[in-house]
Amino acid sequence: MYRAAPYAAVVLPVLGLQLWLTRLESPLAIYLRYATYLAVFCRVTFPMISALYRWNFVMLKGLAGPKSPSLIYGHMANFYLNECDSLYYEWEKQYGLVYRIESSFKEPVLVLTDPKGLSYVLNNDLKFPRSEATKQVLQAAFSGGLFVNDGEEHRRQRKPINSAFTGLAVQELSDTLYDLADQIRDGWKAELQALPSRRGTFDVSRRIQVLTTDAFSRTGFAYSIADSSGPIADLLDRLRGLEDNHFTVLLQLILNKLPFLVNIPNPVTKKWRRLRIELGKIADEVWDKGITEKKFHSKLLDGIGKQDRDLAISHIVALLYAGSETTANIITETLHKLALFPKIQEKLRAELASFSEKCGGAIPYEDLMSLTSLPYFDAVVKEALRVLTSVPQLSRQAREEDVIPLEYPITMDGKSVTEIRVYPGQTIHMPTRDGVNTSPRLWGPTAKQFIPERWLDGPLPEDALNIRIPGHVLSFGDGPKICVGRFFALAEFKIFVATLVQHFEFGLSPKDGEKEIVFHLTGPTAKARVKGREDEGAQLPLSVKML
Ligand code: HEM
Repeated sequence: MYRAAPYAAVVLPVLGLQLWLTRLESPLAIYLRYATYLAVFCRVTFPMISALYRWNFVMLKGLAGPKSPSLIYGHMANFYLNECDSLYYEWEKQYGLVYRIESSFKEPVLVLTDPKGLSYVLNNDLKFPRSEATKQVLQAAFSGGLFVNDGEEHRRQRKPINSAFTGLAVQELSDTLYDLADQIRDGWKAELQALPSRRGTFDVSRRIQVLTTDAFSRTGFAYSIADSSGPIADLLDRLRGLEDNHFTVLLQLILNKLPFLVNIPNPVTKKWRRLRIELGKIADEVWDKGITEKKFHSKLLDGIGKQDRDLAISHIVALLYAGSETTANIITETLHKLALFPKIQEKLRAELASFSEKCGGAIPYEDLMSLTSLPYFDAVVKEALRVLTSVPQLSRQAREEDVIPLEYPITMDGKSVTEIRVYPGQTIHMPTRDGVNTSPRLWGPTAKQFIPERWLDGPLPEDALNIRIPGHVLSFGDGPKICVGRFFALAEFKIFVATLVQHFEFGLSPKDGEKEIVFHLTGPTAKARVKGREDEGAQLPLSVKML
């Protein structure tokens, strides 16, 4: 409540003054009254009128796009309240790689799936930062740090974290990842052994989230979250339970337009603050142990610790949050795809088993990470990153007027053009999951299907090669804000999936059968739910059989 105090301290006296002035008839009172009206006009009414004018008559003028279903929500309720897996995919079929959608009150949003255009935007973080409103919310959640800063300050903060996440640094941490993989294998085996058919059905997503949270905290900070004094299950349930409804979407839209309101207590920032408090407790503990107990020292803590304590804790909270859910989602979804396509699962298991036999035990880290030792495994991982990426869209806002170059011509006002002019405040969405990663224009007619062989049978389509990002997919972003934990995520993903597939067979849950698994946005990530049982929240039940 105390955060509202500065606003109340300004607004209440102004209202009181107004009420008092309306009772007085002196010329000074009348003058003061009109001065307050003028101030309100300049601060609120004029910016609103000018924004409405720019949205309706200037920004993205002449660019086609789907009709907005609601004046208040624009297309935004579709993203947060409905399934989020194929909206952009359907729109692309009709409007191509560049088109407009709308936020509230007809604010135009540029959807950019053009490879050259999105590289341009993502590589110019000073011209195209995250939106002011997003930053304010992230500031509330993480109290500064990587997510909030741009340009020089961002690069300065990122440097020590980058050095903790190089390929070599991650390799040094891989023993802990193997240990954790063995622990989850042994735990599941003990549980399944007790069942008659050695088969059980459970929500895999929840268990994998515990695993990835622990993987990051144990390797990064030599600290086991599972041992933390706060109940881990409670923390994870809180993170997973952050669902949106019409009211919170509306609030987000209002905050987008009036970012300064973020500091007034509201459910949107409250959930982020709660997140920071929960994760901050762990981060605090990590910090204290890290600096007092030698054994808790790690490369990452050393790197971060060179900066001040508050900033370091912001980083720890950001890394814990960004690192666990994203990786957990993609591992879980990969297991679901393997359950859906048993032939892929069998082929993968056969390759892993024969290699492991050759090695006489666990497959060494170098081979798991190599592009050549296990070609089919590598193809499955690449395909998972392409089709199942956990961050479904990246979003930026133009800080100044600029012209975005495009790879493929588009039609605007009946003319063919290869660039698009944007004005300050222009919001840009760059869809990954059902956008650039699975665009039929770039990947061909089978773009949306899970086909690992596409990485083995000859070169990728020429248009996909135009996505000039490592791996030709946008799953980890691009430019200065490219995912700092991508090598770590890949190591985790490969070690955990390789271990689980060698020891367990994954099938669809007998209760849900072929029931569709659908995806809903919760915060920045897409989470699985069972169709028809969406109100039960995020879950991915699978049938798991011990081999
Ligand atoms: C498969 C798993 C992961 C995916 C798909 C993923 C995806 C992404 C994406 C798309 C971005 C860029 C966001 C933007 O440009 O707006 C990002 C940034 C980030 N990721 Fe990841 N990530 C994953 C795993 C991780 C892990 C394991 C960590 C840390 C241990 C991590 C830490 C971060 C951080 C700190 C940023 C912000 C970087 C910055 O702004 O400089 N991520 N991630």
